[in-house]
Amino acid sequence: MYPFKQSIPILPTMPAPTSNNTSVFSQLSVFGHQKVVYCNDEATGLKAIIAIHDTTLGPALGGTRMWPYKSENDALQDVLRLSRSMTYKAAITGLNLGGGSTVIIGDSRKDKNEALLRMYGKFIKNLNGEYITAEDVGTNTRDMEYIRMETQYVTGVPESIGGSGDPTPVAARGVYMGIKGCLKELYGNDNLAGKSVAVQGTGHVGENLVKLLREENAKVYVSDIDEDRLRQVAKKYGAEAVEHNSIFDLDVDIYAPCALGATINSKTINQLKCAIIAGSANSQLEDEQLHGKMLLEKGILYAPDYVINAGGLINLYSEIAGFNKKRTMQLTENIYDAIRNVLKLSKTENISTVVAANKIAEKRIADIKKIKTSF
Ligand SMILES: NC(=O)c1ccc[n+]([C@@H]2O[C@H](COP(=O)([O-])OP(=O)(O)OC[C@H]3O[C@@H](n4cnc5c(N)ncnc54)[C@H](O)[C@@H]3O)[C@@H](O)[C@H]2O)c1
Repeated sequence: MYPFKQSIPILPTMPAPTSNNTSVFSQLSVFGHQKVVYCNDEATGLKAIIAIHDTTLGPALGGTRMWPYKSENDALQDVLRLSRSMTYKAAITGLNLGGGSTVIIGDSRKDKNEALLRMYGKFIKNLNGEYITAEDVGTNTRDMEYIRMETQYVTGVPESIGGSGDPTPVAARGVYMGIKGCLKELYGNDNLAGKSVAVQGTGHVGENLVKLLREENAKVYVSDIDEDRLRQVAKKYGAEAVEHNSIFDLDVDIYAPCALGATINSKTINQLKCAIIAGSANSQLEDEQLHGKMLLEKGILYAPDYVINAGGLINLYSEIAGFNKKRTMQLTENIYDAIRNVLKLSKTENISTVVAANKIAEKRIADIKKIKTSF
């Protein structure tokens, strides 16, 4: 379930702001973060950092990650990077949300409890709606319920108490639409029949994606380190299971990373034979600038992760905006056009799709800033 299993390593979505030795203020200046709140409570043991990157478009929304960071600076760098990527994801998806995130320093298996989460909820409450939280690595819907006991500024609570419920079918639908957008740009039609897709990771999003792909008669290969799950999904949808290390060597049209981050790096780019990379995983490129450029040069069309996997965020936004399921799915289907716009800009300006996506997101923020200065 999103967020994902503790065992999955956390890897950067965007370049880390800076190195270990610089001051907090200078780290905030690198990507123009607005605010960082250090939450410290001796009684509950809470040590958290809330980062608000940009609220031009709306309140900052982003998950709460609980992780045993090696140092406070590692925690700060992670939260700065995560919050910035939320700004970009919301901006390019057309949502009226800013970007923010929290990291709680600690081991969620040992250190997480009701009192700590409710204390954290009080800190969020004090921000008066400037920041809204949700699940991320190390937190779940039950934790959001505890936070909800102290503040209304939390999303991703269970459907039974008015939340938007499981985001994974929505996330998978977004990825599916993004894949179709890529096909349309590359081949002039978005037909999946007869196309081959290698789906890495048959977890919650991966399985839903396999289902959609198979319904359209794509040839699907699947890999997972969890062999039981792999066999189960392969059998259920008529996909072909492959050994997880061989996924990069397959001669397929599309590689869909739906497991962990940083699977696209200098080594795997040399192995990949696909025409398109389009999947749900966060932080797919080990180095955004370098590997974005390498993919451009190799002629592999890369759907930037934060654009194609925005279905999860759309689901959360729907909870705040009060949209029904139909409207949520309609918004998610817009990922088709969002991806196409990115690919078009990349082609026209001969820039990587990552740089193109960043430009579109930044333009929306700059445009909306203009209207905020009037009246
Ligand atoms: N769930 C959402 O709504 C959502 C939204 C946006 C982005 N994402 C991203 O999509 C990805 C998948 O999310 P999920 O909710 O399906 O997670 P999940 O934990 O349910 O599934 C991940 C799967 O990947 C497998 N895996 C791990 N390492 C692997 C490897 N080396 N090779 C093959 N398989 C491997 C795991 O065994 C697991 O089955 C994550 O990167 C997540 O950040 C999820």
